[in-house]
Amino acid sequence: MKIVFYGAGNMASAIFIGMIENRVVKPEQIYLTSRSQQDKVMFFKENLGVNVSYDDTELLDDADYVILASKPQSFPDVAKRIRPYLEEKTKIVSVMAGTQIKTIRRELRTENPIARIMPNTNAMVQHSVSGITYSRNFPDKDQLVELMESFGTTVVVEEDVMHNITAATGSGSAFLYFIYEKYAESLMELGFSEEEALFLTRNLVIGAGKMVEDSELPFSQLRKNITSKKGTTEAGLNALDGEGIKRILTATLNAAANRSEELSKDDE
Ligand SMILES: NC(=O)C1=CN([C@@H]2O[C@H](COP(=O)(O)OP(=O)(O)OC[C@H]3O[C@@H](n4cnc5c(N)ncnc54)[C@H](O)[C@@H]3O)[C@@H](O)[C@H]2O)C=CC1
Ligand SMILES: O=C(O)[C@@H]1CCC=N1
Repeated sequence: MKIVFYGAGNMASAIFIGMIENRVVKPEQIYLTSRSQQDKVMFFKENLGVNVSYDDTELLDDADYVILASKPQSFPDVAKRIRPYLEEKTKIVSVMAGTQIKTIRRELRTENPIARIMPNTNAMVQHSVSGITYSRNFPDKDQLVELMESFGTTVVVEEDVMHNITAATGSGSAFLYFIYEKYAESLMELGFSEEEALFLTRNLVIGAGKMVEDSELPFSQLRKNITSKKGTTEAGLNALDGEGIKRILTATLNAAANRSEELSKDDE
């Protein structure tokens, strides 16, 4: 199998590192190309043993999958590189937020099978939750799912649901990291030093993550197990609820999903 990544940034590297760590593909089956960050790309070549090339003829020769992993705004340039050399057998897989299958088809001027996937950078530790949507003519869906399950779990959705998946899990980890950042800052306001605040937050998050992983209990029960009647947790939770935590999160997710829709309209 030959898998070619156009773009070797944060998302692409999380995917190919996840795939290689899980031994679902060998490093020599992976080809990288980029526009910027050439040092980083050479680092991957030297440390992982993947191939690097800037020659589109070589890259696209007999490729099984081309992964579109640039920013949506760079896609017209990427398409220009790919278009002349794309072979009929090559399946196209896009990770770009908001770029629709019909746009990819139009820019590449191809009838080749296309899938869109929306992973997240937790792929690097094999814990991405990835949405997938396919063009009607996509063959071997199981093979793509198997590749993707090497770096996490998958959900197959209709294309219009990808906006919400992008918000929920594509961007989702960033929302959680932001909450952890603010938690640490608030600990500093309580009087902890920066180092202490980061240490406490980091270990709190790791512990809570492991509880979520290991326990069969729903989030609500995990919360209730900590909350004593008229105790400290109840006091804190009442304040959190009073500040409108649910409203804040709903606004966050709506803003991200709306931006995905906007991106999909930019290219119409
Ligand atoms: N970072 C994330 O958590 C996620 C990102 N995505 C999507 O993944 C895509 C990439 O995002 P990041 O990896 O964060 O961006 P990045 O900026 O880290 O990487 C972009 C890559 O595209 C390459 N590139 C740009 N123009 C090119 C060209 N003409 N030919 C070849 N390569 C070219 C750059 O050299 C770079 O390696 C975006 O479309 C984004 O919507 C999707 C899910 C999550
Ligand atoms: O911020 C973005 O647009 C990309 C898509 C999901 C995560 N990062």
